[in-house]
Amino acid sequence: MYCTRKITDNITWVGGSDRRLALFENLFPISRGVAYNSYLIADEKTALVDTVDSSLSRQFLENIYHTLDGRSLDYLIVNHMEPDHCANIEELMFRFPEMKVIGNAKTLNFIRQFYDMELEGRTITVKEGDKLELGRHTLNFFFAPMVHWPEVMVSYEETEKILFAADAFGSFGALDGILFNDEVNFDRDWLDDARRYYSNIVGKYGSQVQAALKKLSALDIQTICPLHGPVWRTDLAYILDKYNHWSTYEPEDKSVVLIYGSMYGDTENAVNVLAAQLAEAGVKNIRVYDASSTHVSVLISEIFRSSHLVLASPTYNAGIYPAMLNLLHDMAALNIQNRTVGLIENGTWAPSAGKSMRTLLEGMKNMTILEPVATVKSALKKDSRDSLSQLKDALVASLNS
Ligand SMILES: Cc1cc2nc3c(=O)[nH]c(=O)nc-3n(C[C@H](O)[C@H](O)[C@H](O)COP(=O)(O)O)c2cc1C
Repeated sequence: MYCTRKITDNITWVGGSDRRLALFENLFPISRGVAYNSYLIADEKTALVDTVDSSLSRQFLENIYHTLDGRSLDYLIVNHMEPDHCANIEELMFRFPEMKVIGNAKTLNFIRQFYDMELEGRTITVKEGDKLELGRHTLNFFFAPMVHWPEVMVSYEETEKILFAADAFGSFGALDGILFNDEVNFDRDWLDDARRYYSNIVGKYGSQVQAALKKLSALDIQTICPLHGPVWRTDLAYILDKYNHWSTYEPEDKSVVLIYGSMYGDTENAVNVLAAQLAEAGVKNIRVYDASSTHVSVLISEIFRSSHLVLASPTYNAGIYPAMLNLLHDMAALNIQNRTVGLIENGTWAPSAGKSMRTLLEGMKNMTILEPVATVKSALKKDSRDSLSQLKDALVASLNS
């Protein structure tokens, strides 16, 4: 049975939610599931904006047939050619033989790479700024390269002032009946998933996101329809402000996130002692994570949020403990910059993890490493506890500056 929601009189959400998938991209845990959004515009012409993942094909087709109410589908707009949004293109081409697929040159090339469909006479290639008239509604196409993939474009409907935003402004999380941001407490219940989605999936491409935001700032946008998560129809300034922070790698919060690796518990102990010292010094916003038991995507998201980090690692075969090394590689890959970092190293015979972590952090842009780097020799003793105390002072001074 169909399960749709109206965006406006003539525009309907025809997507769905998947709560069975454990790992998005076979990588990111999604305990709250994920939604795949697709939007159908029914005007003199009918147009579908993107499709959904193969896991939702049955629901999706029922939604489309119900919404079309006996009409045919004239256009399929492919804003993003990633398989979680385009799994149903071929099916729709079979079912609606008159339907034209609309994309840019790169999109159509990707369709040929992924699928063996006969596209001859079935496509319309659009360029930056092209329009598609549907009757009362008109779509304007703007390219947003690398706002995840190189072919990505967004479509702006000028009559109802709706931006179909592809993967931008998306979030992990199934839509539990809700569709709009004003039907949830986004800040409390969705922001962490939206940040984790952005930081891990689009995070590397901050400058491209900035370019797209600049381009779109000229438009009067009243509603944002992303391909995952809630539709934004109120308080757009809130999510635009988050995107501005994330894409410029500016922290949202003045806070300290402490992340450690530890085998026998002594590096963990040092981090707990430092966290307690910080709390005693009046620092309010402290979070501690074990890099071995916390998914790296959560750590990345927390690093995007927070101004100050403490990274603590045992020395491991003259290098960095693997879970921490993985995090540092991910931080570099996702272009993390502009953070203040305290370091704690541990080692039983030749501690060197601090030096190795410093080298990796210095390869990132605008990272400030606080002094001293605290060295623990196996377990915390008076001298290493004193150096932790000095590191606490440096963190407090930096937080208050
Ligand atoms: C596989 C392995 C490799 C290690 N390599 C080094 C090393 O190269 N240099 C060193 O000083 N300690 C090394 N250690 C010792 C640990 O860094 C040290 O015992 C540390 O105190 C462990 O901290 P933890 O209690 O937080 O696990 C190694 C330990 C293991 C298990």
